[in-house]
Amino acid sequence: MKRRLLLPAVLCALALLLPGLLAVLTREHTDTDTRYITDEQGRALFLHGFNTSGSAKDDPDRLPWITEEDVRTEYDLMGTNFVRLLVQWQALEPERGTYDEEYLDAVAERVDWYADLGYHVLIDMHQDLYGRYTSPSEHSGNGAPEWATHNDGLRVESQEQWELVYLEPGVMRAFDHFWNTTGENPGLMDDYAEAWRHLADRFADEPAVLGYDLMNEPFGGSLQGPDFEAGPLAELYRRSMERIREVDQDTWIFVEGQAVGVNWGFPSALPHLEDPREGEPRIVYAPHVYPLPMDLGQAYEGGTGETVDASIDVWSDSVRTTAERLEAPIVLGEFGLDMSGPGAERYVERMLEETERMSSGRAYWSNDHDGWGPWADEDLTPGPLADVMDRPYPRAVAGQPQEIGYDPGRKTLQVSWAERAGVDGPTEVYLPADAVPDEGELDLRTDAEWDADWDEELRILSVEIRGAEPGDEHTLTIVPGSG
Ligand SMILES: CN(C)c1ccc(C(=O)NC[C@H]2N[C@H](CO)[C@@H](O)[C@@H]2O)cc1
Repeated sequence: MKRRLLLPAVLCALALLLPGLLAVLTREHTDTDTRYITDEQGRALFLHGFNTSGSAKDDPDRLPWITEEDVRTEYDLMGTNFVRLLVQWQALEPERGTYDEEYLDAVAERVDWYADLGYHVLIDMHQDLYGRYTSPSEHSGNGAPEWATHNDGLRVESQEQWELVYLEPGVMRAFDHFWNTTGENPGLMDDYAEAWRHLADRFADEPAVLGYDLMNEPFGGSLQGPDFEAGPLAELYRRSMERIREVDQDTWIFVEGQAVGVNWGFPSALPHLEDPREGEPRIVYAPHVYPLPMDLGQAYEGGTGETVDASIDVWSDSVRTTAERLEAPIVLGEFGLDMSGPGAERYVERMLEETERMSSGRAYWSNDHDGWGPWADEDLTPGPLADVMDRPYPRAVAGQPQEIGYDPGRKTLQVSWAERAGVDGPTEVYLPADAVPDEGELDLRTDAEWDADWDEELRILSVEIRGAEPGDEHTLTIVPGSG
């Protein structure tokens, strides 16, 4: 699917955001800035998985296509440990104040399918184009229920490029009412925050639910950039967090900047947010990345590949600057492309390398049968993406990670960490079948005692260190065996 954006809008975005961009490029990012999502044992988690699924947007039940068996197939093929699970406000709260418990039961059932295989689940309150009710005629919107949609009868015409529907008068107006830019519907943001409280109350005691992604790819309507992100968007996040923390003190809260410009690499103006929970904050910065050159139809190859690389470097700097401001770990919520294009596999590998360099989790967009996903057909025959995503990675590190590096040429993974007081459990690494070391050939540089265990079924290597002192460093190097 070739994707082109309205060039004037792009040039306008460039002009508006360039000063901030240049400021970003001069910053240094040190390892001490790196923060991590931790589990109940204090281990640093590395999340690797998919958005599941784009098909949920138009499904009559607003649910993803997968079955319990399909989750097992995904695990067996790629060893993922993370899912960004799409849910919709319109399905959760079809009438104002009336919540569909059967829908939440269906979401909970899917959470269980992932929980049974040790996945971490991020519940994504998904929207694109505000919702499907901004115009009487069908278009590609999903998200907000009809009762929360006010477009004042303005037109919404379908466009050859779906993104341009965001600029249609009826869609712009619906967003302007939601963000209270019009001043005529001041309660919608509170309704949204209340819906989050209801959902969080349902999943507060579900250990597999790691996080809540408060809004997918926010769009400010008439408000753009800092006026939007530091204004009503930050306010929506504050109100949603406040209500979530009334019922759920522990689930991590994932926040995104606006999609326009930030998905391409421009710095987000999201301000620091306070987490009302007792103890350490649990806020995650969850950007998306869709490099502008590729959005404009360029392929990741040759000279345009170098342009995309430069664009990714800028994106990475911008993301780390925003994460430092938020004092938050990073999880890349979306990255992806049409796998039929030239250089597609190499682009995905580039983004996997980048997230490892950033110590960031990642969720590929998406787990669908649309040429972007890992499947060659409806029978789940693996496509080229499946092999790229089946990659060694540390699922959990029992200390402060120092460096994560994977050499695809030698299929060798190196994980180094420092012992940290209060952290229990083993360091766990997922290994594809062709990356498993020979028996007894594990290279672990440490001064402490240690044991290793190999789970053949789940292909998880667990390394338990004993008797180390805080600050002691360990380096695990896993070289594939000859078998
Ligand atoms: C003009 N606006 C507001 C806009 C333009 C383009 C995207 C986009 O491509 N997003 C990338 C992918 N993310 C969604 C799901 O979250 C997918 O449908 C897009 O391909 C988003 C917003």
